Amino acid sequence: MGRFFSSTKKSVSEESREDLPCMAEGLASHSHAIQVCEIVAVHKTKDDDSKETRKIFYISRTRQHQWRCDDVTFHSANQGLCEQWIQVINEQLSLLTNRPKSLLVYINPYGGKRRGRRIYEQKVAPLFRRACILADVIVTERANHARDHLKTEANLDKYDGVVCVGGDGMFSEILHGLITRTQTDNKVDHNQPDAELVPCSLHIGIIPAGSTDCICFATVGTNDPVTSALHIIVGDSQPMDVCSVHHNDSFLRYSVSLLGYGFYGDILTDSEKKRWLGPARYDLSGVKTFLSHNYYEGRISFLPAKNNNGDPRDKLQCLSGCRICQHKPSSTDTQWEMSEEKEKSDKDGMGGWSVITGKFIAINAASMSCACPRSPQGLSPSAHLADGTTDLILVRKCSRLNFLRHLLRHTNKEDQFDHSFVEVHRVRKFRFQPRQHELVSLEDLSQSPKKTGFSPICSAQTTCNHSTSHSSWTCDGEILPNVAIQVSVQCQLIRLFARGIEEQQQKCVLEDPCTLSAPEQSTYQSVD
Ligand SMILES: CCCCCCCCCCCCC/C=C/[C@@H](O)[C@H](COP(=O)(O)O)NC(=O)CCCCCCCCCCCCCCC
Ligand SMILES: Nc1ncnc2c1ncn2[C@@H]1O[C@H](COP(=O)(O)OP(=O)(O)O)[C@@H](O)[C@H]1O
Ligand SMILES: [Ca+2]
Repeated sequence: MGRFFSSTKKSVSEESREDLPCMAEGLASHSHAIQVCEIVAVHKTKDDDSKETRKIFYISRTRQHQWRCDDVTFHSANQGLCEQWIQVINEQLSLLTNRPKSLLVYINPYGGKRRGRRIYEQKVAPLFRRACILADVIVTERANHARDHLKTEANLDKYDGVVCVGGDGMFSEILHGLITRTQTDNKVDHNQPDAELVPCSLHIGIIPAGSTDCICFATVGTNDPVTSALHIIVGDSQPMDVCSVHHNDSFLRYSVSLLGYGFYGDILTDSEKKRWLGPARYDLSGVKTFLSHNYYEGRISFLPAKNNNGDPRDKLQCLSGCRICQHKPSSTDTQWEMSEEKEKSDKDGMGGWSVITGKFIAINAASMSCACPRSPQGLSPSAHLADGTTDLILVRKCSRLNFLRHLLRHTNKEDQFDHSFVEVHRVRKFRFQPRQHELVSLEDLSQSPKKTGFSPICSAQTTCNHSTSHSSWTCDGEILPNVAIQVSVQCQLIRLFARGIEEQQQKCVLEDPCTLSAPEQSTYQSVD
């Protein structure tokens, strides 16, 4: 994309102003070049002397992946030249066909600190208006309102994208609504675990207003409503994997972030009772679950990813334009792999599947890094957003102190997989089967797989039945009704209005000449 403006570094005085046919207001020593794709809009405005001027709104980068909408003002003695500039900019903007013109927005007014509505009205809607985007807004009135509306009612032909104002749970509603609608429209039965799902055509934008917001954080690099709104406005596109979760060949749910059994499942179950606490509920339930120090027995079977998918410990972070994610397997690849898998399974009965049985404190499947403010590198720092795999992290039974060491490593740059009791595998599919416990007698209780600190599962007078020795799965923050599950990663099933984490903050100050033909004689400087 061409850069629009070249610039002079010299500061221009009042006297010299008249010599310059077209320039910006408030001339400073800083000079900017703006990429056309990062211009938000051009608007007519009045300056202090009620003279008509033009403002160009554009994206500027601040710290830690945050974007802001800045503006510069054109002043010119030569109105014609000014108009020419504006016309060229608008022509260039009209060529950017990936930008959304019409959006369907769902707001969860109860997510996070209950600020969703205010965040949208004060920070996002004014930017959409500035970018001339039409938005139909629905403030949800109950859980699953957005999901059900998308599934059946919404006229999706009218829109270029769907925007979710809320947390990961609200995102999950939008995800389920859109995927289900797409499969229904295409007559795909998602109850079949091997069904080839049809990718959704509408992009999803996330305005973070929840408790964790890890899907936003891991795809944008920050939880900031203005930054997310700007990614939506410029029509960024980030493909993303979706795990489909089945129980006994019937569909349960989709997941894009964390599928967690044991530690995170228990935190989520406990935290649901404390919703009134807002985001702090996770910390309280986290401490409680940590002190309980439970472990669970079960069998994990998984189909490892291919070698070219890298390794969870290779420290190759998934960044904007990630090479690993660009290699999307075609459907012929997948068919070939399936026949190869079948052939192998005929030979050894396992088809390349590995099986691990044991006692686990946590079983986590991270389809993306799951980076969030609590853990800026995430549960699996090298997981990829769109490579068709999920990172399966198994934390075996260990001492409280060792588990704490492992947890603490999520908050710094140390390798959380570098423990004897932790293993991690990059997989395309996995299954979990909990150990079915027989009714156990009181003598067996000392050997019970579920030891408790805070809330004993078995009171001294009773026997322990198998249901108490199971945890639950949390699926992007929602609790699954079943424990035995089959999971399969669907490569790049959805697209977000995001671009992944940008490697470096791009510099705004560029000295090279403009590559786009601009009207002659123009000098431009930006307002700071
Ligand atoms: C000692 C400190 C240890 C900090 C360890 C932090 C690990 C955090 C990893 C978080 C992964 C999050 C994955 C995302 C999940 C979300 O989809 C999902 C839903 O989000 P929503 O509410 O926006 O709808 N959110 C969650 O599942 C929340 C998970 C929160 C986990 C908090 C863990 C706190 C652990 C505290 C341990 C304390 C030990 C204290 C010892 C005295
Ligand atoms: N109007 C509503 N009333 C009650 N619950 C809702 C409403 N809209 C959405 N929800 C549900 O609220 C839950 C949490 O939403 P989310 O936006 O993820 O917030 P948080 O991050 O705080 O969990 C989700 O399960 C979602 O289905
Ligand atoms: Ca992935």
